[in-house]
Amino acid sequence: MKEFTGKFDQGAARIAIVVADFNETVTKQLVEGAVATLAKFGLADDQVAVYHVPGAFEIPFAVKKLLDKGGFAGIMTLGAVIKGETDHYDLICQNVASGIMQLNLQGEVPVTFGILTTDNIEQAMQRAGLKMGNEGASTAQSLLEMISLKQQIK
Ligand SMILES: Nc1c(NC[C@H](O)[C@H](O)[C@H](O)CO)[nH]c(=O)[nH]c1=O
Ligand SMILES: CC(=O)[C@@H](O)COP(=O)(O)O
Repeated sequence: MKEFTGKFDQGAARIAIVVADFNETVTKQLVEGAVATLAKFGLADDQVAVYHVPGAFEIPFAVKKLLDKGGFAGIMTLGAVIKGETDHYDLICQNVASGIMQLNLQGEVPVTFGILTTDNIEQAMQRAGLKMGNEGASTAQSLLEMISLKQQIK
């Protein structure tokens, strides 16, 4: 992913991270990558708030509550949905992605999508800080870019 070079008037901007604890061995790595990226671009610890939900399916509800509450420059979502034997995986992936997109379009601040959807745990781990990078870090960077874009537009 290309390095973020945009201007980010982070000021006292506050970022919310909504993370699913299901597959926690993966998602905690995603959070670490996200927090490290936000710090790299100058956000202090007290500008980043992390909210935990049981699983990816609960993420849209938490995002909506945070949007209703207000006070955030952007919200990022992190999770790991790993395929099992049934079509439960498909239902979660489709509905969570759709729910987050709707919140993006109706909300006032950008919401980025950092939910891994993989065939197995190995693929997920590879994308949580191993050879395929860290989806949490890239999702955080995308959020900063979208906040910067919003500042440019308005
Ligand atoms: N199988 C995975 C789940 N399943 C749990 C759901 O997200 C939800 O918490 C439950 O259906 C209760 O509403 N969640 C993940 O994040 N990842 C999975 O692989
Ligand atoms: C993505 C899931 O919900 C998955 O872990 C469920 O596994 P299964 O389809 O074997 O019940």
